[in-house]
Amino acid sequence: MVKAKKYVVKKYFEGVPKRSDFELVEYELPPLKDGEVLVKTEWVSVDPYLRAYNRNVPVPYDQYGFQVGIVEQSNDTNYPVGARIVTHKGWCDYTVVNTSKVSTGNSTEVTYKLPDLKGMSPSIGIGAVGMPGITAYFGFLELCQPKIGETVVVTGAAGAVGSIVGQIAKIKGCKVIGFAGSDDKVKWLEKELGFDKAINYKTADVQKALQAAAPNGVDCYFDNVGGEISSIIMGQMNKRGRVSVCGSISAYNADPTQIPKATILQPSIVFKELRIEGFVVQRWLDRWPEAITQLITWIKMGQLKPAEHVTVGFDKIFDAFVGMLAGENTGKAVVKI
Ligand SMILES: NC(=O)C1=CN([C@@H]2O[C@H](COP(=O)(O)OP(=O)(O)OC[C@H]3O[C@@H](n4cnc5c(N)ncnc54)[C@H](OP(=O)(O)O)[C@@H]3O)[C@@H](O)[C@H]2O)C=CC1
Ligand SMILES: CCCCCCCCC/C=C/C=O
Repeated sequence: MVKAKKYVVKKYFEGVPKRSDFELVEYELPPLKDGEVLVKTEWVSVDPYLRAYNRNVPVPYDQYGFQVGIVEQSNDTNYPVGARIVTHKGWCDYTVVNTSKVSTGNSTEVTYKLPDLKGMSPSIGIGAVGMPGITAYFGFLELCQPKIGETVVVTGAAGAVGSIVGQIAKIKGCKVIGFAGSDDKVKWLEKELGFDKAINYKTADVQKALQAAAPNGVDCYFDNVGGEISSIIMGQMNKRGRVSVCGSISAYNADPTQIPKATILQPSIVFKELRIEGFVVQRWLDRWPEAITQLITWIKMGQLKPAEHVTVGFDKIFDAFVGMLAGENTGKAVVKI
């Protein structure tokens, strides 16, 4: 018998999630059936959608999320002991995975072999070459359709998705402007990731700073945060500009009845003929391998930096989660178990 631990969400979040919204449950895993493997968790991902999707299922629920683990016992020759696996089993230290469902993918399960990361940390498999990197790849390239020389703006620029979007935009020959929440992040984006300009949205006059950084207007906007900053950016877009709406983290912890009204955008949308499209990364589930292969190649060629913010310890997953929501991370927030 294997003893396992997991985080269970027992109360819906109100505002910033609280530790008391979770219960740490210890239990015994049942013996493996045919086609099942026992996975020891190595890396856990903490992501904004764990906050945004909180009310999508009844409580209590096991805190789902992406993780990378190593097979410790196996009833499937495709997944021998020692193989690494990406699952959506979330915040637990051990889990049993039914490999007969592998690579099918439905609304709650995504399970696949950790790709060959060519010597890089397995944690990259839930970051730059996992769901967030894939989000950046398809969400930016498919919806923004960037062209060489165009000006791209990304909010949440120093985070898991935004930092990859900005770097892909540079690879595609664009001018890249990023918004992030601290001077250190701004410096990092310009000095380490090669952004043409980064702006601290907490201290700058966003309207003026963007006009100065993009005097010829904005062609593509990758929106990670929503709210008034997005209205300001869309107001400075060029004719036939493209907006990829990825997320709205500025409001995830807000009371839905108290969210401020946005500046009216219809004149910009109409007269600049903007194309604004939202997406969820599962849309391209059958093409995830294409993104993974390209992202690994770019990293190995030195064109893409897979930055991470690592927290250590199973007991620290909650702290890493609320820390990420508060902007403590630069790059992908992951927890080493
Ligand atoms: N549509 C899809 O399929 C997917 C959407 N997403 C979305 O992409 C976005 C980025 O996710 P991800 O890269 O994983 O997370 P990040 O790694 O970017 O972490 C979250 C970041 O959000 C920023 N933030 C927090 N509060 C605010 C605020 N009020 N205003 C502006 N920024 C804020 C913080 O950075 P800072 O210091 O700059 O404030 C923080 O570091 C989220 O909106 C998420 O929901 C993610 C994956 C898939
Ligand atoms: C198919 C089950 C896996 C779930 C994938 C999670 C996708 C995150 C989408 C995020 C949206 C907003 O943050």
